[in-house]
Amino acid sequence: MTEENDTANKVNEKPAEVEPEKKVVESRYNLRRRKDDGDAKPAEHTEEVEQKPAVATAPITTVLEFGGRLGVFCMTLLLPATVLGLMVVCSQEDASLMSSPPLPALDSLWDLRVFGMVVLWLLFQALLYVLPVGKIDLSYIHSHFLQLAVSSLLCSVLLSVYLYVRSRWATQDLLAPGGNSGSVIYDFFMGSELNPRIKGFDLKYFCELRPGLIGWLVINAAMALAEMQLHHLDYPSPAMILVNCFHLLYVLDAFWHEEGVLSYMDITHDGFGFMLAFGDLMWVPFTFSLQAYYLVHHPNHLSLPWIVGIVTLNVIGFSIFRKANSQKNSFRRNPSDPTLSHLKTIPTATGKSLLVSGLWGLVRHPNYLGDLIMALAWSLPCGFTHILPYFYVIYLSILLVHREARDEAQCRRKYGSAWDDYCREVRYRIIPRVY
Ligand SMILES: NC(=O)C1=CN([C@@H]2O[C@H](COP(=O)(O)OP(=O)(O)OC[C@H]3O[C@@H](n4cnc5c(N)ncnc54)[C@H](OP(=O)(O)O)[C@@H]3O)[C@@H](O)[C@H]2O)C=CC1
Ligand SMILES: CC(C)CCC[C@@H](C)[C@H]1CC=C2C3=C(CC[C@@]21C)[C@@]1(C)CC[C@H](O)C(C)(C)[C@@H]1CC3
Repeated sequence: MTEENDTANKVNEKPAEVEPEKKVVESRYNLRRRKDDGDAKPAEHTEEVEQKPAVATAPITTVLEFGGRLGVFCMTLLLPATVLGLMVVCSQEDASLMSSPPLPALDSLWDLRVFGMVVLWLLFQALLYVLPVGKIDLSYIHSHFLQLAVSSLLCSVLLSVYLYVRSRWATQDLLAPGGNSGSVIYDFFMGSELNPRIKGFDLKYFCELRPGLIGWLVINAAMALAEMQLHHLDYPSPAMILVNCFHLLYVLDAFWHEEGVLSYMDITHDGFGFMLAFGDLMWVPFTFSLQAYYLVHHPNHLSLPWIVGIVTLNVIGFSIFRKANSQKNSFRRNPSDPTLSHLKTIPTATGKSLLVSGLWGLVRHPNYLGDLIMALAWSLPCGFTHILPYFYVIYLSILLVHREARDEAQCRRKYGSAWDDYCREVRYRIIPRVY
């Protein structure tokens, strides 16, 4: 028996409840699981140690390590100082450890917001730790796809009802231009309030980008996994990889240019009602991922020339989409942006101008054109056996033609004769020489 156990046994006068014996003791992880989950089995990783007698109180430490009290006191001060010191030296031009860089001012070391971010980061990690995130099996999504869609539908309906009810108390200045008709069903669908917020939390902006777009990517990944499981593949098929990569690029781009969304019609003009709540929470994740879902049960072999052709088409579509949106956003932010000085513009009575050369001189909605070309590239990997994978192209074509007409009416109201001049100069709406 060791010195510590001896002491412990003296403190705890009760006889030991467990007889010392050779026993397999579970790892720390397994002990924790066992506590949470009565029937958990012992882990494979085990070590054989002699079972010590159970005691009610911890043994008193008599042997001090790490240099004892003085050692740990110095380390408590020196360790943080070492980290900060290394960081300060590293930021200097002369990053020699022998250099003595100027000490940063005390107040430059502290910011309450930054502290808040660190606390949030820790809480977020704690949440991930508590939730069974590591144990989620993505194939669950494929096997519960319809149920997930129904639940999302329910959430979007509940959200729409909440939005409609709260809009009844909203003041006039908070309402969207087209969402106050007095008809319950029309206002419920279109949304009455323009940018409903709970404290500073913008519900529409949040829904437009986050749950739907991220959900779409998660579903796509789940479909790739389901395809591998179903067809006993080591990797997803080339068609599935293409669809996943194209969609990933589109969503990453949306997040990278997040601020651009603020100028889109949905945010600036449309109310937040059933159309967008349903569109964001159900339509986007469950219809935009249809190509990946389709490929799970309908494999399509792609030859190398087809892969090259489809990738090229997506690159062309993405370049047009991105360039057009970036040009317009930069121009609206700063009309005298030097990178756009080569482009021709038409002044309007509002003080704003319209771009009439470059992509915006090719058609009146070059961003829609790029979006449609990409949509085609996303469907082609699924082959030509069914129309279903082309649902997205069809949806987007209808939506963008309708959207173009709505935008045209708004711009004509805003810009009057200047808009007519623009239309005369740029004759085609979306597809050059066709439409
Ligand atoms: N994947 C999907 O399901 C969908 C994708 N989208 C994409 O969302 C993006 C945003 O679309 P949306 O909001 O409809 O439209 P736009 O981003 O094209 O914005 C239209 C506005 O741009 C301004 N504008 C129009 N012409 C010019 C010009 N020549 N020069 C300068 N400004 C001009 C006008 O506003 P102002 O003058 O007031 O600035 C007009 O109201 C698009 O890329 C679209 O493809 C849209 C819907 C669905
Ligand atoms: C349910 C109806 C039939 C229609 C619903 C329409 C909505 C699904 C779309 C309206 C505008 C959208 C946009 C995007 C997603 C689809 C909806 C919500 C968008 C966020 C996709 C990513 C792009 O990069 C974008 C330009 C940011 C898009 C903005 C418009």
